[in-house]
Order: sequence, then C-alpha cells, then structure tokens
Amino acid sequence: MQQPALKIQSLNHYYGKGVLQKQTLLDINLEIGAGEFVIITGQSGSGKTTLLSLIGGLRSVQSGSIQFLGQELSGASQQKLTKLRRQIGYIFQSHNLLGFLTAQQNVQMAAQVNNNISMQAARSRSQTILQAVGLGDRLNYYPENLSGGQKQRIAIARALVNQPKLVLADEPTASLDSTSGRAVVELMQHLAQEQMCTIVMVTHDNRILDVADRIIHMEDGRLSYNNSLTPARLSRQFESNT
Ligand SMILES: Nc1ncnc2c1ncn2[C@@H]1O[C@H](COP(=O)(O)OP(=O)(O)OP(=O)(O)O)[C@@H](O)[C@H]1O
Repeated sequence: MQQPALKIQSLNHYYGKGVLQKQTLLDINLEIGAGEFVIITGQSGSGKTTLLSLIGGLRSVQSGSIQFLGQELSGASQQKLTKLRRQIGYIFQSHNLLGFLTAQQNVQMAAQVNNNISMQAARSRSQTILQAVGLGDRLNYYPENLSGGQKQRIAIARALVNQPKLVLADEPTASLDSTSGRAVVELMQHLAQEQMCTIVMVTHDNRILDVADRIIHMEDGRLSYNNSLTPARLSRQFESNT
C-alpha cells in the first residue's frame, strides 16, 4: 500500500501548566492519503487550529505521533522541522502578504527563501504560478490595490510555488464573499490535483464542503466522525475507474 502523506497516532495536546492545564486534543488517530483533499470542521474551540499547527510543525508534539511522509515530527530537531516545513505550503485567513511588495515579488520571495534557485528562475516560476491562478495581468499590483479574492489567490500561489507535498489552509475563505470563496477553493483543488499535493483545510464555510474527498468533524478535541464518501471523492473514484 502507498505510504500515507500523514499518519497521526494517539495524539494529545495540552495548553497551560499545573492546575490550569487544559487538554485540547484527545487521542487523535488519523491517516490522510497522498493527494487527498480533507476538510476539518467543528465548533469554535474544538481544536482544529491546534491540530493544523501540530501537523505543520509549527508547534511541538507533546504526546503521540505525527508522521509526515514517513518522517516523525515528535522529538524532531529544529533543523529537521525546518526541512519538513519547506515541503508544506501554508494558507491562512489573513493572507499575510507583504504590502510593500507586488503580487509577483510576494510569490518570488517565497520561491527564493525555500530554494537555492536563481533570482531569474524564481521570477519566472512566480510568474507562471500567478498566471495559473488567473493573476497574470496583476503581477505588478500591490496588495492594497487588489480585491480580497485576488489577495487570497496570491497567497495560494505563494503556498504552491515550491510544489509542496502538503498544503495546510486555515479558514482561507473566511474573508471572502461566496463566489470568490468558491473560486479560491476550486482553484486549490485543481492545482493540488495537478501537483499531487495533499490538502488539509479547516473551515466553517458549509458552502465549500463538497470540494473535499473527506470531511472530518472535531468536537471537544476529538474526531467525532469521519465521513469518507463525499461527492468529490465519488466523482474522482469514478473518473479513475473509467
Ligand atoms: N495558545 C493557547 N494557549 C492556551 N489555550 C489555547 C491556545 N490556543 C488555543 N487554546 C485553547 O485551545 C482550545 C482549542 O483552540 P483551537 O484554536 O485549536 O480551536 P479551533 O477549533 O481552531 O477554534 P476556532 O474555530 O475558534 O479557530 C480552545 O479552548 C482555545 O481557547
């Protein structure tokens, strides 16, 4: 069987110390396949962002195990975590673009930070990916002159420019109207399929759930159900069988 992109076993997480300690994640067990698009839903405070940040190597694993492409995150050195993070693209609700850089410079900088590639190659790669997200005519625009949906598309381009194996997205459509939100997730779905990239997305946005292969629900720090047959998965299975 193909190695899963993510394998999470007996994961627990706590905030605070002593009598103030509070358990936020309880015995999470989960496998996510390569190229799978998984959406995590759940009420505010149920632990979604904590889980995402642990998967992304942005927090230390306290108890249990997370394997990303067979590599253990628990107890990993900073050097190893930095290397693993380079294979992950992050997209957050606030796109965190740098206002003094153009669309193209924002993406190019990500390409240059993560790779030992020439400035020329980084420029060309950032132009190509911005064209792919439909912003070929906005390369030299500053974020303040672009719409929310366009800024989020730059954030997607930035997350995907290094062809990561995994994209983690936390509420990427929260600040968008429904049309732009839908366009943004469909674009992620499309690009990720092209690059065989796994996506784990946290969202409260019920209008976009159908793009996922699997929807995972969290409740009070636990996975409460694991629905594996979404319409997107059924149609992908159908396409691969025909
Ligand atoms: N840095 C922190 N220190 C202490 N407690 C925290 C910290 N971050 C989160 N928590 C608590 O852990 C629990 C889970 O938070 P988390 O942000 O993971 O939930 P969430 O499901 O992503 O919520 P939301 O949908 O509101 O973003 C909450 O009770 C929260 O108050």
